[in-house]
Amino acid sequence: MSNPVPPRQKPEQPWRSEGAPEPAPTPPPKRRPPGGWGGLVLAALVVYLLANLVLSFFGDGDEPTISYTEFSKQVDSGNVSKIYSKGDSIQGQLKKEQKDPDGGDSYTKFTTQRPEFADDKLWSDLTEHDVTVTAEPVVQERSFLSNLLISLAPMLLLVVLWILIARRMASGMGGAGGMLGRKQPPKPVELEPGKKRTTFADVAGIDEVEGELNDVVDFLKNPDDYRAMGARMPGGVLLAGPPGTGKTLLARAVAGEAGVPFFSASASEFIEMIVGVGASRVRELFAEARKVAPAIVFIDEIDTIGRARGGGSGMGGHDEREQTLNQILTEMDGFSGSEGVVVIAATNRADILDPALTRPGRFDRVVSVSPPDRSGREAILKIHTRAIPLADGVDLAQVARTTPGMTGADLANLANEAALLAVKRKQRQVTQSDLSEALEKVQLGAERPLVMPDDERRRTAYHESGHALLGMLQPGADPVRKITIVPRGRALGVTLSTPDADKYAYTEEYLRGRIIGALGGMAAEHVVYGVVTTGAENDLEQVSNIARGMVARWGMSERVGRLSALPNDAQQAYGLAAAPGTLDTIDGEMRRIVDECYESACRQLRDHRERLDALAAALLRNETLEEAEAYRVAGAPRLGKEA
Ligand SMILES: Nc1ncnc2c1ncn2[C@@H]1O[C@H](COP(=O)(O)OP(=O)(O)OP(=O)(O)O)[C@@H](O)[C@H]1O
Ligand SMILES: [Zn+2]
Repeated sequence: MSNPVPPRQKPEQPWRSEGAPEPAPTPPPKRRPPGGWGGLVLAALVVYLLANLVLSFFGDGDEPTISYTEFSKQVDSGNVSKIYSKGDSIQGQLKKEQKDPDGGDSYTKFTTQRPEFADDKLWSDLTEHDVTVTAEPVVQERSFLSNLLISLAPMLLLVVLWILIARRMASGMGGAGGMLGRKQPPKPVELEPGKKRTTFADVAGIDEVEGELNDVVDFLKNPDDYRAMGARMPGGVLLAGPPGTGKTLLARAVAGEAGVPFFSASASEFIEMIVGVGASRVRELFAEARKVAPAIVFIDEIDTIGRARGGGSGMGGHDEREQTLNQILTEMDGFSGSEGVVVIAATNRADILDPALTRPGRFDRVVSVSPPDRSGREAILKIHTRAIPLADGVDLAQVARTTPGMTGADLANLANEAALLAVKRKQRQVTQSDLSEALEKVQLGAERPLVMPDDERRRTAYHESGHALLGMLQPGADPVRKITIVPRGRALGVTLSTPDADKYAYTEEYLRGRIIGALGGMAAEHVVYGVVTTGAENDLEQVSNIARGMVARWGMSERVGRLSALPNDAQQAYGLAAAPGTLDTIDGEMRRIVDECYESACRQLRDHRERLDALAAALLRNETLEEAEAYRVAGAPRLGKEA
């Protein structure tokens, strides 16, 4: 019946490939530890050193360090029950809990350090107050053997390193992969004839993104056509979006659609290894891909090596990251695309990426992948229940309605949990109540809240409806194309308006309309809730820019007059600034315009409150409204060019 999937496992190979032809049969590998004996010894050493490090940290738990003065006081007041000393450092336990003098939590366990010059009568104080004393000598005696080992360790390490380096040189650039991992080249996994490859049919809810990747598929299918035209593919595609939105799935589907091999690696795996390996791993990976091109190379978590320089500390050290990254960029610069290897990378953190990555010829196409909206969720649920027998009356649309904010991975997990529940209950089919119970379980077990609180969704719906409705009502404004309360990046919602045709000059009426539309989110919150939240920062930035332009550059204010009141860049370079009086006037005029617009925005929303309510309700229901639907719900005529 159902086919529950086991939990995701981390594969051991440094990268995986699928669908590539099997290479000529190689003799069965000799049994030896991965990476050879050198690697084994090295690994043992590393483990030993790490263990020591961990142990040395472990000792001093989290009891607060108190001053020796405080300690003496506690002894004198008879509040110390026992101590343990090693040389002059003392750990102890209090009878009664004490307030931390530094304002931390109260404590009963503590550590302190007795100054070497202390000439108090600690011993007699302790015995007088009945403190149990345990002590240990400072210098631990070690056996001869362990002393020897410890003093030899650095030497050993050097020898092992030397051997490894020598081997690496001997086997040429390709052979560097095997320090800790495998030594033989990656073995592409032959596609089992019975196993269906991932295609776009396995992906749902992100149709726009699929559309963007169609030409990549086309290129991979017919590289010769492109070559004949001398056309170049974009260097690489970067999929940016929150975890679990299907980035990996999508990359795999592109390979499946095109029928080409798929190589995947996680950038963090490149640099988790010992220094110096990342770059050669990359080289090998691309070499393999080129052998079977056209192919796709997928690099997950590219941000772990591609974060902007100087931003935070990554794994594996700075140089290692940079070298690995540079290698990837070199490989990408290296193909003219005609070699037929397309690189798809994924990240959850497009905001911290090194700009070098998105330069032309590299990941010059950034496609953002968002969590699905209601209908997308329903489609995803359909996909993930394909193999699950559903009882009559199971309503996936209803499940989709109750799961706003959940990603494809969350939904796949939900379907799987429901199937597991049904198996446990010895049912033959999954019922609606299995699904709701699974939902509860999935939400409780989640580290992050999967679902935005209702009141926040409602507020967002009103905010976006405010933008949209005012956008529809201003004569000459750009038509509203799409409204959504599916969070994207840092925005809780988005209202998109674009002109019917390119515009080169703007009227004052149009600009005021833009300001009114941008203030619409705030105004709606004001009208509906009486208070305004912080969600309007970007809106206000936009408003200020337009208002400043109107007043100071485009001569739309009587008081400032028809002159360009702010110095342009060239004038600024000569140290020219606006006169202080002028700045005040500009400021005053900007305020006047924005205040007028805000009043107008609130007035219009009050006048059309029922339209605002209708839009917000539709958004809460559907999460996304396309142009036609939005105008219909708002009952607003589509102004501007006849649609
Ligand atoms: N849009 C979708 N349609 C169908 N299934 C999806 C979708 N998104 C995610 N899934 C399911 O969730 C699983 C995990 O998604 P995937 O690993 O592709 O997400 P990701 O965006 O790459 O996440 P991460 O950033 O954590 O790597 C997929 O294998 C698939 O089963
Ligand atoms: Zn807004």
